[in-house]
Amino acid sequence: MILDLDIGNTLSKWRLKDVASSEIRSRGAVWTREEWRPGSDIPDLDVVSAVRISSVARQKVLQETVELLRHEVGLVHVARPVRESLGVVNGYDEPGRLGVDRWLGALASYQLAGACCTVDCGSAITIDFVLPGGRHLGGYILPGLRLMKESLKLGTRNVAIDPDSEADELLAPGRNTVEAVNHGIYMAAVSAVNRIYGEVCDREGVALPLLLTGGDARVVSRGIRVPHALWPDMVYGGLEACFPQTAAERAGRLSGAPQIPAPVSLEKIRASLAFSMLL
Ligand SMILES: Nc1ncnc2c1ncn2[C@@H]1O[C@H](COP(=O)(O)OP(=O)(O)O)[C@@H](O)[C@H]1O
Ligand SMILES: CC(C)(COP(=O)(O)O)[C@@H](O)C(=O)NCCC(=O)O
Ligand SMILES: [K+]
Repeated sequence: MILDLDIGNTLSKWRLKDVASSEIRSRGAVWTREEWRPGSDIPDLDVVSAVRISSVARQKVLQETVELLRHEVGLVHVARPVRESLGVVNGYDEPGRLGVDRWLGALASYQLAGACCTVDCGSAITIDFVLPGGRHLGGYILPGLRLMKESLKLGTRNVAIDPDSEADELLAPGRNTVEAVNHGIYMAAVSAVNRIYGEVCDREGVALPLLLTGGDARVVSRGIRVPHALWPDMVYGGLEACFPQTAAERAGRLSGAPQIPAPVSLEKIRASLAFSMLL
C-alpha cells in the first residue's frame, strides 16, 4: 500500500492506495494541531511500502512525521516546491516559498487540463494560475471560510455553513448573527474567486479551466458562476504525478480526476467583468 498524506493547517488528511490495483482502500483525517501519531485514526503501517507527503504545517510537524515513518516504511517522499517540474514553471520569485499544496495542485491540474486556475478552499483559500505552455503566474491567498468566521469573534465559529445549502439562500441578507456572518463570509469568498478568475483570464487573454479542491470546495462551488470541476484529491494527484508508484500513475492517470468542463468563452468572461465593474 501507498500512504499519501496531505498535512494542511487545519486537517491532516491521509489515504491508502493499493499499489497493484491503484484503488483507494481507505482514507481519513485528523486535526493537524493534535500530535500526529499512528493509532486508531491512522492506518496500520505494516502494510505500507511507500509514503508520499505534502505538508504546509509547522516544520516540526513534518519532521516528527517523517522521523516516525522512516522507522516503519522504507520509502518516504516529501514533496517540495521547485523552479520547474512536469512542464510547469513556478511563478514565485523564490520558488521554494510557494506552498507545496498549491504547487502540487497546479502540477496535477496542469497535467489534467493543460492550463488551469486552481482554487484550494482550506484554512486559507488559494487561487493559482497556470497558462497553456506551463507558466505558473503565481496566485492569491485569502483567509478561508473558517478563519474569516473565527476572526470575527462573534461566537459563531462552531456553526458551519451547510455544504448542501443553495447559493441563493447563502447570498441573501442574514436575519440573525450566524446567518449574517455565514452569508457575509460566503459572499466574500465566492466574489473573490469569481472576480479573480475573470480578471486574470481577461489580463492573459485566455479562458482557463477552473478546478476546486479543499474542505470547503463543495460549498464555494455553489457560488461560482462559471463551469468548473471539483477534485477533492487534487493535492494527492500532485503527489502521484511527482512520485508515481503504480502502473496507472506511471501512465499519467491520476486517481479521482474529474471531467473538466470547457470554460466559457473569453468574450463572456469579459462581458461579465465589464458588467460587474458597472456596479
Ligand atoms: N468535517 C470537517 N472538519 C473540519 N473542517 C471541515 C470539515 N468539513 C469542512 N471543513 C472545512 O474545511 C476546512 C479545512 O479544509 P482543508 O482543505 O482540509 O484545510 P487545510 O488543508 O488547510 O487543513 C476547514 O477550515 C473547514 O472550514
Ligand atoms: C497558503 C497556505 C497557508 C494554504 O494552506 P492551507 O489552507 O491548505 O492549510 C499554504 O499554501 C502555505 O503555507 N503557503 C506558503 C506561502 C505561500 O504559498 O506563499
Ligand atoms: K488552501
